[in-house]
Amino acid sequence: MTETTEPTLDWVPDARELADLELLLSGAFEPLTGFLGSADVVAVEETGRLADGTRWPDPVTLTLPHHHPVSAGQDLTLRDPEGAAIAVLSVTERTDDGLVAGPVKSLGAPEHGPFARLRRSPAEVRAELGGRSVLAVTMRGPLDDLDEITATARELDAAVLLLPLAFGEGGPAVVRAALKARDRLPPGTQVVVVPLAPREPEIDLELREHLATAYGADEHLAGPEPVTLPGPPHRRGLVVFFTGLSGSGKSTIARGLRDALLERGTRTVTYLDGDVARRLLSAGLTFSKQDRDLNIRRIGFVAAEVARHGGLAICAPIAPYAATRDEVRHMAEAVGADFVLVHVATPLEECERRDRKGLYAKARAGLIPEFTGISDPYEEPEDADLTLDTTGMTVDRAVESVVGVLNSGGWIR
Ligand SMILES: Nc1ncnc2c1ncn2[C@@H]1O[C@H](COP(=O)(O)OS(=O)(=O)O)[C@@H](OP(=O)(O)O)[C@H]1O
Ligand SMILES: Nc1ncnc2c1ncn2[C@@H]1O[C@H](COP(=O)(O)OP(=O)(O)O)[C@@H](O)[C@H]1O
Repeated sequence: MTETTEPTLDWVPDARELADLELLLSGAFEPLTGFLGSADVVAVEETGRLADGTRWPDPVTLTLPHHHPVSAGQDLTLRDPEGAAIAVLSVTERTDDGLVAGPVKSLGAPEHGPFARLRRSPAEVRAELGGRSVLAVTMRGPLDDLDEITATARELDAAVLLLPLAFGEGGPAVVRAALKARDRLPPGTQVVVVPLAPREPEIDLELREHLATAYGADEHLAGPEPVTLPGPPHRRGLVVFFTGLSGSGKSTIARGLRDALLERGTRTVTYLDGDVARRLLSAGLTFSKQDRDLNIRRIGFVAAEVARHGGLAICAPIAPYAATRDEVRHMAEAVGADFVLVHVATPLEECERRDRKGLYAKARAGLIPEFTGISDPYEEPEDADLTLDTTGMTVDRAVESVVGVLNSGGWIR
């Protein structure tokens, strides 16, 4: 057995890039064979055509952070978030702004996820339809006019091919809508799932036309845009995120909020205590910027999972960096939940005067390095939904203010 000693270069693209990768690999994005380089990106943006003049509406790109070591001439293994190797990208260009371009080759990873069995390549579908004329219907939500589809199919003597464009949280619902519609359309109607992430409307429509053609369609109908009605706030997931200096009052108010919510009994509540997070989730992490960021991302990940299922998660870490707090906001929003930021803005002097755990005295004496507010930064939020200076304020009053924000936002009743 031979073993390779060369380190493999790999990368986990984000959800949109992975969806594009799947379409590149299946041939649905033909004539593209890989992620676009700078010449093609400029040409597409300026003319709606690739550098060689072929019509193509959208810059399909992959971006890597600057610190990633891959360079032109090397192979990059692209993995899904669970670590499965999906494809190899032969890098032909790496630009200053992070684009990594080149052709991709499938590593034959088995498809998984909901409705994986309904994802088929254009070549397979074309072969199966064997030269029949095809009416393709792309859809991002329920179809409102099945009679029109049936009539058009009859007129063209065409087989109907439903292409649900499934991406993100709402993806499975679009596929279910397609399967439901299939039962009411002419016999032989097929459903093939296509993971096309949404774009601006005009680009989205042009890409749908490309996809329909790749799947062998003679005619294409674009289904109506879905009307998304998010549930009322009191049914949506919510992350209430406290941030502030050590001793500012985050845990005290967070616990008070948890108890107030449990007394009302109208929402399920998970309190992710900062100390518990440090002891379990983030055991072994230090207070370096890197470790603090990782700690916050882990807390954010758990909170977003709670919120994904409609729960209310309360977190109360220092979270000194604005960009990392913003990441947590996006994690919550990505699962259809809301995010409320409470800045417990008790000034350093008051926190230090309280010095509940004697840590400030130790930090001043130089015994604790990188102590927030003393020898480490705290970036004041500019996007807080509530700012509370607890100096001279009772705990009950502080908790009431947070409850007030949740009430007026409709998150609790
Ligand atoms: N160097 C340094 N800086 C700040 N805080 C320190 C440090 N070392 C230990 N502690 C104690 O750890 C608690 C903060 O942990 P967090 O997980 O909330 O911090 S962070 O969000 O990851 O920055 C914080 O607890 P709270 O007082 O509850 O905020 C401190 O007691
Ligand atoms: N209005 C208030 N809200 C929260 N804490 C307060 C308030 N007034 C005084 N305190 C006291 O301040 C301290 C805050 O500690 P803690 O909640 O552990 O802060 P943090 O979690 O931000 O480190 C507690 O001893 C608490 O009793």
